[in-house]
Amino acid sequence: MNFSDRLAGAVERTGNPVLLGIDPHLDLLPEEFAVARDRSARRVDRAKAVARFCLELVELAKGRVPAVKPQAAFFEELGADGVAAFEEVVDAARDASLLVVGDVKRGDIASTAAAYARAHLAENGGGRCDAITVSPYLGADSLEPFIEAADANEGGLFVLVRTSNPGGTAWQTAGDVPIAGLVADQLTAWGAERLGECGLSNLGAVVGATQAAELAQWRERLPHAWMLLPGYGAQGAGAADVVGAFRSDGLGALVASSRGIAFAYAKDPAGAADWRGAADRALDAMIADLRSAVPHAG
Ligand SMILES: O=C(O)c1cc(=O)[nH]c(=O)n1[C@@H]1O[C@H](COP(=O)(O)O)[C@@H](O)[C@H]1O
Repeated sequence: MNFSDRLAGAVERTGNPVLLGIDPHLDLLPEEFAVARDRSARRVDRAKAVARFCLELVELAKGRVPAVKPQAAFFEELGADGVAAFEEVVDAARDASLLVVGDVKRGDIASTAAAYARAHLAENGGGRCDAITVSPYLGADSLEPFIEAADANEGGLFVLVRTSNPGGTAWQTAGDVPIAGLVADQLTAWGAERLGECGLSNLGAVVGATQAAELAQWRERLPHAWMLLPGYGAQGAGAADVVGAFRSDGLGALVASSRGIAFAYAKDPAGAADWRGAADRALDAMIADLRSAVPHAG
């Protein structure tokens, strides 16, 4: 089944568009995982603690949200043991029937991109995800191997179009023919040939939830794309900011939050003693917040 229809099914089943980010920032991990940030500890023990924390987030997400987004960098900083932990978390999430968007932000010349694509999208790749994030900076030919791998494996891509960080504006929207628009139009052309039954394609776009004023325009310019919207919570965006990205049937966008859920304990008065409870309450609050602000499927 087309990745876009698998995602639509997951959003309809759970009745919300939350993409839970799994970003195990070592410095923010609750005390019971402190070994993970102890640079004198064995890397394998640090990575095991990271995996334990992330598996708890998978449990938290299971059956409640359509998808999770593990961020590879926080695993890779622990070397081979960290990469093994990433794979363990991806497999656990897929076993829990969560769709997995591997936040790996790959992008390279085509011959190299093909190997990155096999690693993350092909059957028996090391760290196989349902979809991954990719950077389009090297041009259309650098994305083609990822598209081929996604098509061949019922997978998807989320291509960076308009990022959430403040510095993105200067490069992505500059000039007479801004790069963000070029990438969006290319995605629309490719996506038109890859529509699922939901009318969306397996080629999605990353657009920051922090770009609230632009979201309705991107929705129009990317009619077939699932939009992955990071920036909710820790980067300051709220439910009202993301309304423009949704179709009227509640499909078409996923709202991502990482630190705002996983590390809610730091801001919750009861959190010091109970980080899981704090994350659980933050996730409930995000789901309720979005259900009241945006049209919802399911
Ligand atoms: O591709 C992404 O997920 C991404 C794109 C973007 O424009 N901005 C952005 O913040 N992200 C990722 O989304 C996550 C945001 O994390 P929080 O700010 O903690 O919710 C991080 O993993 C970022 O790498």
